[in-house]
Amino acid sequence: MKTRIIRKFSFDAAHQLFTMPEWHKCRRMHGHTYLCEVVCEGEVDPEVGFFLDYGDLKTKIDPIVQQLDHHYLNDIPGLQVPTAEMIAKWIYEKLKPELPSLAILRLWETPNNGVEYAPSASDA
Ligand SMILES: Nc1nc2c(c(=O)[nH]1)N=C([C@H](O)[C@H](O)COP(=O)(O)OP(=O)(O)OP(=O)(O)O)CN2
Ligand SMILES: [Zn+2]
Repeated sequence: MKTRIIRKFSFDAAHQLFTMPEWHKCRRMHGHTYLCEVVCEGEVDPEVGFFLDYGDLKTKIDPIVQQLDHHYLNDIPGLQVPTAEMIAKWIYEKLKPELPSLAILRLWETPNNGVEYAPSASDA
């Protein structure tokens, strides 16, 4: 049986979008409480009842949170253009080597605005 498991985490961070027009509010320094959803896909081991322990997932995610939480995102290598799209890709690429079952990375910048990053094998 194939399933997807999901772990959510959040972090607070500041950013500026210098790629926006001069007049745009997002060029000014501001912050968000980002909500991230990490979705992993795998075949359930019938003996164990799952394919990946939620606890192991948390262990892989925690170092990413440390890098992002209460930081100015523009200063982080690879996040010079810190849109939700670019942050989602950055988190995905940090996690994937540690978490081969990672399938989808969702990032909510506000309760209403979010992105989903889910590259297929052919995109790699
Ligand atoms: N496609 C994208 N569009 C925008 C992004 C982005 O990352 N990807 N980012 C921004 C700014 O970061 C902006 O701060 C987003 O927040 P905000 O302006 O508060 O958004 P809303 O007012 O639409 O939020 P509500 O949830 O409706 O209150 C802009 N665009
Ligand atoms: Zn913003």
